[in-house]
Amino acid sequence: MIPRSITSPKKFIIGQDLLAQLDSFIKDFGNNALLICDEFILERVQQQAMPCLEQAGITACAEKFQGECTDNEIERLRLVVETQGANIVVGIGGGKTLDVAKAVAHYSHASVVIFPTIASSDAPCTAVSVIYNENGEFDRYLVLPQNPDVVLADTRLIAQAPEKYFAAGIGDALATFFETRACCYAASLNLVKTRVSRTGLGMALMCYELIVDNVEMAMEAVRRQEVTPALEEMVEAIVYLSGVAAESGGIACAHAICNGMSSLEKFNHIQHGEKVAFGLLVQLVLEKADIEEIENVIYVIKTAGLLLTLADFGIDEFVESDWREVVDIACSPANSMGNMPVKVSANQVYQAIIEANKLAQRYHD
Ligand SMILES: NC(=O)c1ccc[n+]([C@@H]2O[C@H](COP(=O)([O-])OP(=O)(O)OC[C@H]3O[C@@H](n4cnc5c(N)ncnc54)[C@H](O)[C@@H]3O)[C@@H](O)[C@H]2O)c1
Ligand SMILES: [Zn+2]
Repeated sequence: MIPRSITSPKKFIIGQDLLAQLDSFIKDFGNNALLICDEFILERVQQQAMPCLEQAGITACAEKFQGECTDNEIERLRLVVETQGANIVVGIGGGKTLDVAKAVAHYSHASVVIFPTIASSDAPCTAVSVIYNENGEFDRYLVLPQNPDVVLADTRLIAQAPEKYFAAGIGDALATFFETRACCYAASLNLVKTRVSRTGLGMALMCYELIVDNVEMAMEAVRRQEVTPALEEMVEAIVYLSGVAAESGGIACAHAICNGMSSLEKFNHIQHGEKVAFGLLVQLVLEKADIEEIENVIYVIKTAGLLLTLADFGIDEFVESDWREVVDIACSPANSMGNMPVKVSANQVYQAIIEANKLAQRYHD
Protein backbone atom coordinates (compact mmCIF):
# COMPACT_ATOMS: atom_id res chain seq x y z
CA MET A 1 0.00 0.00 0.00
CA ILE A 2 1.35 3.45 -0.92
CA PRO A 3 1.97 5.47 2.28
CA ARG A 4 0.44 8.82 3.21
CA SER A 5 2.60 11.88 3.93
CA ILE A 6 2.98 15.34 5.43
CA THR A 7 5.98 17.26 4.14
CA SER A 8 6.81 20.80 5.19
CA PRO A 9 9.64 23.29 5.75
CA LYS A 10 11.42 22.72 9.05
CA LYS A 11 10.42 26.18 10.30
CA PHE A 12 7.83 28.73 9.22
CA ILE A 13 8.08 32.15 10.83
CA ILE A 14 5.55 34.92 10.33
CA GLY A 15 6.10 38.44 11.67
CA GLN A 16 7.32 41.95 10.91
CA ASP A 17 10.72 43.43 10.09
CA LEU A 18 12.41 40.05 9.78
CA LEU A 19 15.25 41.27 7.54
CA ALA A 20 16.86 43.03 10.49
CA GLN A 21 16.66 39.78 12.49
CA LEU A 22 17.87 37.48 9.71
CA ASP A 23 20.86 36.30 11.75
CA SER A 24 18.67 34.71 14.41
CA PHE A 25 16.77 32.60 11.84
CA ILE A 26 19.77 31.36 9.89
CA LYS A 27 22.50 30.93 12.49
CA ASP A 28 21.50 27.32 13.25
CA PHE A 29 21.97 26.35 9.61
CA GLY A 30 25.44 27.72 8.81
CA ASN A 31 27.85 30.62 9.07
CA ASN A 32 28.41 31.72 5.49
CA ALA A 33 25.40 32.92 3.50
CA LEU A 34 24.75 33.87 -0.12
CA LEU A 35 21.69 36.12 -0.29
CA ILE A 36 20.03 35.93 -3.73
CA CYS A 37 17.86 39.04 -4.02
CA ASP A 38 15.38 40.68 -6.37
CA GLU A 39 16.76 44.00 -7.55
CA PHE A 40 14.14 46.12 -5.74
CA ILE A 41 15.14 44.74 -2.32
CA LEU A 42 18.94 44.76 -2.69
CA GLU A 43 19.48 48.10 -1.00
CA ARG A 44 17.25 47.21 1.96
CA VAL A 45 19.10 43.91 2.35
CA GLN A 46 22.41 45.80 2.45
CA GLN A 47 21.05 48.26 5.01
CA GLN A 48 18.99 45.97 7.24
CA ALA A 49 20.25 42.39 6.95
CA MET A 50 23.98 42.82 6.45
CA PRO A 51 24.73 44.64 9.73
CA CYS A 52 22.95 42.04 11.89
CA LEU A 53 24.63 39.17 10.03
CA GLU A 54 28.03 40.79 10.47
CA GLN A 55 27.39 41.36 14.15
CA ALA A 56 26.47 37.71 14.57
CA GLY A 57 29.72 36.62 12.89
CA ILE A 58 27.97 35.28 9.78
CA THR A 59 29.82 35.90 6.50
CA ALA A 60 27.33 37.16 3.90
CA CYS A 61 27.22 38.43 0.31
CA ALA A 62 24.16 39.73 -1.56
CA GLU A 63 23.83 38.87 -5.25
CA LYS A 64 21.21 40.21 -7.67
CA PHE A 65 18.92 37.61 -9.26
CA GLN A 66 18.98 38.00 -13.05
CA GLY A 67 15.21 37.62 -13.48
CA GLU A 68 14.53 34.09 -14.75
CA CYS A 69 14.93 30.72 -13.07
CA THR A 70 16.98 29.01 -15.82
CA ASP A 71 19.67 26.32 -15.73
CA ASN A 72 22.26 28.99 -16.63
CA GLU A 73 21.22 31.25 -13.76
CA ILE A 74 21.27 28.32 -11.33
CA GLU A 75 24.77 27.34 -12.49
CA ARG A 76 26.01 30.96 -12.30
CA LEU A 77 24.82 31.25 -8.70
CA ARG A 78 26.10 27.77 -7.79
CA LEU A 79 29.58 28.95 -8.81
CA VAL A 80 29.17 32.05 -6.61
CA VAL A 81 28.30 29.76 -3.68
CA GLU A 82 31.34 27.61 -4.41
CA THR A 83 33.73 30.57 -4.70
CA GLN A 84 32.37 32.15 -1.53
CA GLY A 85 32.35 28.88 0.38
CA ALA A 86 28.75 29.57 1.42
CA ASN A 87 26.86 26.91 3.37
CA ILE A 88 23.46 28.70 3.38
CA VAL A 89 21.51 30.11 0.45
CA VAL A 90 18.86 32.73 1.22
CA GLY A 91 16.31 33.63 -1.50
CA ILE A 92 14.70 37.06 -1.03
CA GLY A 93 12.07 38.11 -3.58
CA GLY A 94 9.25 36.77 -5.76
CA GLY A 95 8.55 33.14 -6.65
CA LYS A 96 11.22 32.98 -9.34
CA THR A 97 13.96 34.09 -6.94
CA LEU A 98 12.78 31.59 -4.37
CA ASP A 99 12.80 28.79 -6.95
CA VAL A 100 16.33 29.65 -8.05
CA ALA A 101 17.51 29.76 -4.40
CA LYS A 102 16.02 26.32 -3.71
CA ALA A 103 17.72 24.84 -6.79
CA VAL A 104 21.12 26.49 -6.09
CA ALA A 105 21.04 25.25 -2.48
CA HIS A 106 20.18 21.75 -3.67
CA TYR A 107 23.07 21.54 -6.16
CA SER A 108 25.46 23.12 -3.62
CA HIS A 109 24.38 20.83 -0.74
CA ALA A 110 23.69 23.98 1.29
CA SER A 111 20.84 24.87 3.64
CA VAL A 112 18.11 27.09 2.20
CA VAL A 113 16.17 29.95 3.77
CA ILE A 114 13.25 31.37 1.82
CA PHE A 115 12.13 34.99 2.27
CA PRO A 116 9.12 35.82 0.04
CA THR A 117 8.55 39.53 -0.54
CA ILE A 118 5.16 38.95 -2.19
CA ALA A 119 2.46 36.43 -1.28
CA SER A 120 1.73 35.63 -4.91
CA SER A 121 1.64 31.83 -4.84
CA ASP A 122 2.39 28.78 -2.71
CA ALA A 123 5.98 28.58 -4.04
CA PRO A 124 7.83 29.35 -0.76
CA CYS A 125 7.19 26.10 1.14
CA THR A 126 7.27 23.44 -1.59
CA ALA A 127 10.11 21.07 -2.48
CA VAL A 128 9.93 22.06 -6.14
CA SER A 129 11.60 24.62 -8.40
CA VAL A 130 9.95 25.59 -11.66
CA ILE A 131 12.65 25.86 -14.33
CA TYR A 132 12.29 27.96 -17.50
CA ASN A 133 14.36 28.04 -20.70
CA GLU A 134 16.24 31.10 -21.94
CA ASN A 135 13.14 32.28 -23.84
CA GLY A 136 11.17 32.38 -20.60
CA GLU A 137 9.11 29.31 -21.53
CA PHE A 138 8.31 26.59 -18.97
CA ASP A 139 10.93 23.85 -19.14
CA ARG A 140 10.37 21.45 -16.23
CA TYR A 141 9.63 20.92 -12.55
CA LEU A 142 12.78 20.20 -10.57
CA VAL A 143 11.57 18.01 -7.72
CA LEU A 144 13.84 18.48 -4.71
CA PRO A 145 14.54 15.91 -2.00
CA GLN A 146 13.82 18.42 0.80
CA ASN A 147 11.53 21.34 1.61
CA PRO A 148 13.24 24.61 2.56
CA ASP A 149 14.87 24.68 6.00
CA VAL A 150 13.24 27.98 6.98
CA VAL A 151 10.49 30.13 5.41
CA LEU A 152 10.23 33.70 6.71
CA ALA A 153 7.01 35.59 5.92
CA ASP A 154 7.44 39.30 6.62
CA THR A 155 3.92 40.72 6.79
CA ARG A 156 5.06 44.35 6.58
CA LEU A 157 6.96 43.77 3.34
CA ILE A 158 4.09 41.74 1.90
CA ALA A 159 1.51 44.39 2.91
CA GLN A 160 3.51 47.02 1.04
CA ALA A 161 3.78 45.01 -2.20
CA PRO A 162 1.45 45.56 -5.16
CA GLU A 163 -2.13 44.39 -4.48
CA LYS A 164 -2.33 42.28 -7.66
CA TYR A 165 0.28 39.82 -6.36
CA PHE A 166 -1.61 39.32 -3.09
CA ALA A 167 -4.82 38.70 -5.02
CA ALA A 168 -3.07 36.09 -7.18
CA GLY A 169 -1.83 34.36 -4.03
CA ILE A 170 -5.41 34.16 -2.80
CA GLY A 171 -6.47 32.64 -6.14
CA ASP A 172 -3.79 29.95 -5.89
CA ALA A 173 -4.64 29.16 -2.26
CA LEU A 174 -8.41 29.20 -2.87
CA ALA A 175 -8.20 26.04 -4.98
CA THR A 176 -6.15 24.05 -2.47
CA PHE A 177 -9.04 22.67 -0.40
CA PHE A 178 -11.11 21.66 -3.45
CA GLU A 179 -8.17 20.01 -5.18
CA THR A 180 -7.11 18.14 -2.04
CA ARG A 181 -10.71 17.03 -1.48
CA ALA A 182 -10.82 15.72 -5.07
CA CYS A 183 -7.56 13.80 -4.55
CA CYS A 184 -8.97 12.37 -1.34
CA TYR A 185 -12.20 11.13 -2.98
CA ALA A 186 -10.22 9.78 -5.92
CA ALA A 187 -7.62 8.14 -3.66
CA SER A 188 -5.06 9.68 -5.99
CA LEU A 189 -1.54 10.73 -5.15
CA ASN A 190 -0.33 14.06 -3.80
CA LEU A 191 2.60 16.16 -5.08
CA VAL A 192 5.18 13.89 -3.47
CA LYS A 193 3.53 10.79 -4.96
CA THR A 194 2.07 9.40 -1.75
CA ARG A 195 -1.57 9.27 -0.64
CA VAL A 196 -3.33 12.25 0.91
CA SER A 197 -2.88 12.47 4.68
CA ARG A 198 -5.69 13.51 7.02
CA THR A 199 -3.45 16.39 8.09
CA GLY A 200 -3.10 17.49 4.46
CA LEU A 201 -6.89 17.60 4.11
CA GLY A 202 -7.25 19.37 7.48
CA MET A 203 -4.71 22.04 6.52
CA ALA A 204 -6.42 22.54 3.18
CA LEU A 205 -9.76 23.07 4.95
CA MET A 206 -8.19 25.55 7.37
CA CYS A 207 -6.60 27.34 4.42
CA TYR A 208 -10.05 27.74 2.80
CA GLU A 209 -11.70 28.88 6.05
CA LEU A 210 -9.01 31.51 6.66
CA ILE A 211 -9.46 32.82 3.12
CA VAL A 212 -13.26 33.11 3.35
CA ASP A 213 -13.12 34.68 6.82
CA ASN A 214 -10.39 37.21 6.06
CA VAL A 215 -10.57 38.07 2.36
CA GLU A 216 -12.48 41.32 2.78
CA MET A 217 -10.38 42.80 5.58
CA ALA A 218 -7.09 41.44 4.25
CA MET A 219 -7.66 43.10 0.86
CA GLU A 220 -8.48 46.37 2.63
CA ALA A 221 -5.25 46.06 4.64
CA VAL A 222 -3.18 45.52 1.47
CA ARG A 223 -4.84 48.52 -0.18
CA ARG A 224 -3.87 50.63 2.85
CA GLN A 225 -0.47 48.86 3.04
CA GLU A 226 -1.14 48.03 6.69
CA VAL A 227 -0.41 44.93 8.73
CA THR A 228 -3.59 43.70 10.45
CA PRO A 229 -4.64 40.37 12.02
CA ALA A 230 -6.69 39.57 8.88
CA LEU A 231 -3.69 40.18 6.64
CA GLU A 232 -1.50 38.03 8.86
CA GLU A 233 -3.97 35.12 8.77
CA MET A 234 -4.26 35.43 5.00
CA VAL A 235 -0.46 35.35 4.59
CA GLU A 236 -0.36 32.20 6.70
CA ALA A 237 -2.99 30.64 4.42
CA ILE A 238 -1.26 31.64 1.17
CA VAL A 239 2.38 31.13 2.06
CA TYR A 240 2.26 28.16 4.45
CA LEU A 241 -1.03 26.26 4.48
CA SER A 242 -1.60 26.31 0.74
CA GLY A 243 1.89 25.00 -0.07
CA VAL A 244 2.01 22.34 2.61
CA ALA A 245 -1.59 21.23 2.00
CA ALA A 246 -1.03 21.01 -1.76
CA GLU A 247 2.08 18.92 -1.22
CA SER A 248 0.47 16.63 1.36
CA GLY A 249 -2.96 16.79 -0.33
CA GLY A 250 -2.55 17.19 -4.07
CA ILE A 251 -3.74 19.13 -7.10
CA ALA A 252 -6.52 18.32 -9.56
CA CYS A 253 -8.58 20.11 -12.23
CA ALA A 254 -7.87 23.73 -11.19
CA HIS A 255 -4.10 23.45 -11.74
CA ALA A 256 -4.57 21.29 -14.85
CA ILE A 257 -6.68 24.05 -16.44
CA CYS A 258 -4.12 26.67 -15.34
CA ASN A 259 -1.34 24.71 -17.06
CA GLY A 260 -3.48 24.27 -20.16
CA MET A 261 -4.20 28.02 -20.28
CA SER A 262 -0.47 28.74 -19.88
CA SER A 263 0.12 27.14 -23.30
CA LEU A 264 -1.72 30.02 -25.02
CA GLU A 265 0.35 33.12 -25.65
CA LYS A 266 -2.65 35.34 -24.94
CA PHE A 267 -2.42 34.28 -21.27
CA ASN A 268 1.30 35.01 -20.88
CA HIS A 269 0.68 38.15 -18.85
CA ILE A 270 -1.91 36.50 -16.58
CA GLN A 271 -0.63 35.39 -13.17
CA HIS A 272 -0.65 31.75 -12.04
CA GLY A 273 -3.21 32.34 -9.25
CA GLU A 274 -5.66 34.05 -11.60
CA LYS A 275 -5.69 31.09 -13.97
CA VAL A 276 -5.98 28.67 -11.04
CA ALA A 277 -9.07 30.54 -9.77
CA PHE A 278 -10.79 30.17 -13.16
CA GLY A 279 -9.68 26.51 -13.23
CA LEU A 280 -11.38 26.10 -9.87
CA LEU A 281 -14.70 27.27 -11.32
CA VAL A 282 -14.30 24.66 -14.06
CA GLN A 283 -13.59 22.03 -11.40
CA LEU A 284 -16.71 22.98 -9.42
CA VAL A 285 -18.82 22.70 -12.57
CA LEU A 286 -17.38 19.24 -13.28
CA GLU A 287 -18.08 18.21 -9.69
CA LYS A 288 -21.65 19.54 -9.88
CA ALA A 289 -20.86 21.37 -6.65
CA ASP A 290 -23.57 22.89 -4.46
CA ILE A 291 -24.54 26.39 -5.52
CA GLU A 292 -23.72 27.66 -2.03
CA GLU A 293 -20.13 26.42 -2.42
CA ILE A 294 -19.85 28.00 -5.86
CA GLU A 295 -21.22 31.29 -4.53
CA ASN A 296 -18.65 31.30 -1.71
CA VAL A 297 -15.82 30.78 -4.18
CA ILE A 298 -17.14 33.53 -6.46
CA TYR A 299 -17.45 35.84 -3.45
CA VAL A 300 -13.72 35.33 -2.71
CA ILE A 301 -12.73 35.84 -6.37
CA LYS A 302 -14.72 39.08 -6.58
CA THR A 303 -13.62 40.39 -3.18
CA ALA A 304 -9.96 39.74 -3.99
CA GLY A 305 -10.45 41.59 -7.28
CA LEU A 306 -9.40 38.53 -9.29
CA LEU A 307 -10.45 38.03 -12.92
CA LEU A 308 -13.80 36.25 -13.07
CA THR A 309 -15.06 35.85 -16.63
CA LEU A 310 -13.05 35.08 -19.76
CA ALA A 311 -13.88 38.62 -20.93
CA ASP A 312 -12.03 39.83 -17.80
CA PHE A 313 -9.05 37.78 -19.05
CA GLY A 314 -9.19 39.82 -22.27
CA ILE A 315 -10.90 37.07 -24.29
CA ASP A 316 -13.50 38.81 -26.44
CA GLU A 317 -13.95 35.96 -28.85
CA PHE A 318 -14.17 32.32 -27.71
CA VAL A 319 -12.02 30.44 -30.24
CA GLU A 320 -12.91 26.75 -30.05
CA SER A 321 -9.52 25.48 -31.33
CA ASP A 322 -7.68 27.44 -28.61
CA TRP A 323 -9.79 25.92 -25.87
CA ARG A 324 -9.57 22.43 -27.34
CA GLU A 325 -5.77 22.85 -27.06
CA VAL A 326 -6.10 24.03 -23.44
CA VAL A 327 -8.23 20.95 -22.71
CA ASP A 328 -5.81 18.55 -24.46
CA ILE A 329 -2.95 19.80 -22.29
CA ALA A 330 -5.06 19.87 -19.12
CA CYS A 331 -6.16 16.26 -19.72
CA SER A 332 -2.70 14.93 -20.70
CA PRO A 333 -1.12 12.41 -18.28
CA ALA A 334 1.54 15.02 -17.34
CA ASN A 335 -1.20 17.13 -15.75
CA SER A 336 -3.46 16.60 -12.77
CA MET A 337 -6.92 16.21 -14.36
CA GLY A 338 -6.57 12.46 -13.71
CA ASN A 339 -6.82 13.21 -9.95
CA MET A 340 -10.52 14.05 -10.26
CA PRO A 341 -12.73 11.49 -8.48
CA VAL A 342 -14.79 10.81 -11.59
CA LYS A 343 -12.94 10.25 -14.84
CA VAL A 344 -13.76 13.12 -17.17
CA SER A 345 -13.46 13.17 -20.96
CA ALA A 346 -11.82 16.01 -22.89
CA ASN A 347 -15.24 16.98 -24.22
CA GLN A 348 -16.73 17.17 -20.72
CA VAL A 349 -13.88 19.47 -19.66
CA TYR A 350 -14.43 21.64 -22.74
CA GLN A 351 -18.15 21.93 -21.95
CA ALA A 352 -17.33 22.70 -18.30
CA ILE A 353 -15.13 25.64 -19.39
CA ILE A 354 -18.06 27.10 -21.34
CA GLU A 355 -20.38 26.49 -18.38
CA ALA A 356 -17.92 28.01 -15.86
CA ASN A 357 -17.67 31.15 -17.98
CA LYS A 358 -21.50 31.43 -18.15
CA LEU A 359 -21.67 31.02 -14.40
CA ALA A 360 -19.00 33.71 -13.96
CA GLN A 361 -20.95 36.06 -16.26
CA ARG A 362 -24.12 35.51 -14.25
CA TYR A 363 -22.38 36.63 -11.03
CA HIS A 364 -20.17 39.28 -12.61
CA ASP A 365 -21.94 42.46 -11.54
N1 LIG B 1 7.98 26.15 -6.70
C1 LIG B 1 6.69 26.16 -6.61
O1 LIG B 1 6.09 25.34 -5.92
C2 LIG B 1 5.92 27.20 -7.36
C3 LIG B 1 4.54 27.35 -7.14
C4 LIG B 1 3.86 28.36 -7.83
C5 LIG B 1 4.56 29.20 -8.70
N2 LIG B 1 5.91 29.01 -8.89
C6 LIG B 1 6.70 29.86 -9.80
O2 LIG B 1 6.74 31.16 -9.24
C7 LIG B 1 6.96 32.09 -10.29
C8 LIG B 1 6.00 33.26 -10.16
O3 LIG B 1 6.29 33.90 -8.96
P1 LIG B 1 5.77 35.37 -8.70
O4 LIG B 1 4.36 35.47 -9.10
O5 LIG B 1 6.13 35.67 -7.31
O6 LIG B 1 6.56 36.23 -9.77
P2 LIG B 1 8.03 36.84 -9.82
O7 LIG B 1 8.99 36.07 -8.99
O8 LIG B 1 8.33 37.00 -11.26
O9 LIG B 1 7.81 38.28 -9.14
C9 LIG B 1 7.02 39.23 -9.79
C10 LIG B 1 7.66 40.60 -9.71
O10 LIG B 1 7.38 41.17 -8.45
C11 LIG B 1 8.56 41.78 -7.94
N3 LIG B 1 8.43 41.88 -6.49
C12 LIG B 1 8.62 40.92 -5.55
N4 LIG B 1 8.35 41.39 -4.33
C13 LIG B 1 7.97 42.68 -4.47
C14 LIG B 1 7.59 43.71 -3.57
N5 LIG B 1 7.51 43.50 -2.25
N6 LIG B 1 7.31 44.94 -4.07
C15 LIG B 1 7.38 45.18 -5.40
N7 LIG B 1 7.73 44.25 -6.31
C16 LIG B 1 8.03 43.01 -5.85
C17 LIG B 1 9.65 40.86 -8.43
O11 LIG B 1 10.93 41.50 -8.38
C18 LIG B 1 9.18 40.59 -9.86
O12 LIG B 1 9.56 41.63 -10.72
C19 LIG B 1 6.78 31.36 -11.59
O13 LIG B 1 8.07 31.11 -12.13
C20 LIG B 1 6.11 30.05 -11.16
O14 LIG B 1 6.43 29.01 -12.03
C21 LIG B 1 6.59 28.05 -8.22
ZN1 LIG C 1 -0.45 26.90 -7.71
